[in-house]
Amino acid sequence: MTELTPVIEMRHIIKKFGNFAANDDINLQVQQGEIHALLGENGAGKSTLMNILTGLLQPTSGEILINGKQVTVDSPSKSDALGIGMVHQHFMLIDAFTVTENIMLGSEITKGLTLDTKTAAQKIKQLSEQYGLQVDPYAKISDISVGQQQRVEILKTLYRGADILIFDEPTAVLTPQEIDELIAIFHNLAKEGKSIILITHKLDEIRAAADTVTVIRAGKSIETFPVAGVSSQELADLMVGREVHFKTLKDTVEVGETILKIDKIEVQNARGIAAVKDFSLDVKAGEIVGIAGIDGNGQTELIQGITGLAKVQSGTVWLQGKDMTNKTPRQITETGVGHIPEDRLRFGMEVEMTLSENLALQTYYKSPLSKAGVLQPVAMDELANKLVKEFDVRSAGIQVTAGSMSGGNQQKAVIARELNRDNDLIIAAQPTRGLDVGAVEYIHQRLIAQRHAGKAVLVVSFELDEILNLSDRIAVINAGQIVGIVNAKDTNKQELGLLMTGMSLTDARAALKETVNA
Ligand SMILES: Nc1ncnc2c1ncn2[C@@H]1O[C@H](COP(=O)(O)OP(=O)(O)OP(=O)(O)O)[C@@H](O)[C@H]1O
Repeated sequence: MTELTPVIEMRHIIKKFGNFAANDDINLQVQQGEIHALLGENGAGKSTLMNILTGLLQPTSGEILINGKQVTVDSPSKSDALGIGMVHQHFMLIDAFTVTENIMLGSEITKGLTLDTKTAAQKIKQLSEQYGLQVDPYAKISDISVGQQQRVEILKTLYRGADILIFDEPTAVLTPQEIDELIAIFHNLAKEGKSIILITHKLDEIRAAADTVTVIRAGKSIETFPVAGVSSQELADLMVGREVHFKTLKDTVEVGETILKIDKIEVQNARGIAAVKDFSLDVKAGEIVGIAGIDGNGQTELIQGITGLAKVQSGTVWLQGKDMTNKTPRQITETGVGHIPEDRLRFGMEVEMTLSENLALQTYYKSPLSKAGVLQPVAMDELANKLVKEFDVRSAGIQVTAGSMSGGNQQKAVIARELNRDNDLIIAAQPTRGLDVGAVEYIHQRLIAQRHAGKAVLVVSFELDEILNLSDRIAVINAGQIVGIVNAKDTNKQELGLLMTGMSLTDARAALKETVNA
């Protein structure tokens, strides 16, 4: 049998930052038409490897071959020219522009001096038909769904002639229905000869989408094997190197007094439009309330309103019976609120500061971290070392800048800081986004331990498995309003998926009954 030449071959890739090897002899081979998953714990070195492939980083040593030919990928434009396209987790689209205008940005077709939008739109239409990426070329980005925006990102890479598409956690913001559609798109792309590298911590998705998986552990490629016949449990255990439990057991807890009471609040978004309307919800001691919803339905503004980061226009936020509406974030924190923000880079940490400093951000002005107004570095490092150990935050040391840490480890650091304080209410927005299964298991255990300790927990997540696993009650939000509140044990992913689109509970249950009967 003749060996096929891989589309991409990365050989013995080593990438050092100082003495630390983020990639420590990684080998990766991707064939044409293959969907190849990269699986590894937080900090294993996946992003570093992809940054090397897309020209953002240069390897310390090692070789890259494209279709058997050795290449130097010394800039992102070189990577583009080699047919490598990246579909980022955070879309890079301009809301006020149309689909076509966004796709054309940076690779404009001109007729004389004017932009030839018509030719571009035709090409986009042809590409979307070929690959099953339905989207209206003339629609404005602000008018299309998150799933469609992602298709625009995919079309952007295809428009530039990409043959190799890299996806970084592509399903993080999608509904269950959109995830199925995306997997179908992967298969279409592969059938048409494109190769896909898929970075994800979602093992079910690897099993549904990928042909092959390469497991990376501590900067080394451990094994590459076909996905067929492998269980999620086997994948998890292999990646983490121990047995992982997906479902965290919850004891029955007597629910106590109301800790957070949100009473008919309205919060506006940055454009001055009411993003949260007439929203009321209680969270009691000893319970976890989950908020499920599609990205952009008011979750961000809701949490910002509660935590003092955005103005509440009307209504009241009560904490432990005290009116805390429009108090400062510090005043709210001091009432016993821990906040794990969804945007860790904007609200969770200071990327220029060290890990140790970041872990002290909420308490640096108090003893033992400060004495008579003077910071105590030894005490700060002691706290940092304790939290790093307890929450398994991996980095090159507590004195590295937070910005140099892997995404998952940044998240673990924020969680460690917020759970370490003795709070009565924990507000956790997308708490496990970007975390590997082992870390998710641990964070879920910690949040459930808060509930068992009689604390109130409010979780906002796009991950329905997470919402179902953690919550006692689930409030579904659509267009800034609650569509329904259900007990977690009486619902499932499909039902939540329908409610998230704005369907009433009665209609969703009727629709699902019909599907079963059909
Ligand atoms: N510029 C840098 N300076 C120092 N260390 C770095 C730098 N970039 C990455 N690292 C380190 O390299 C290691 C690998 O990080 P990388 O982001 O590649 O991991 P990952 O597998 O993508 O993790 P995650 O799943 O959390 O995104 C981490 O320990 C990180 O702290």
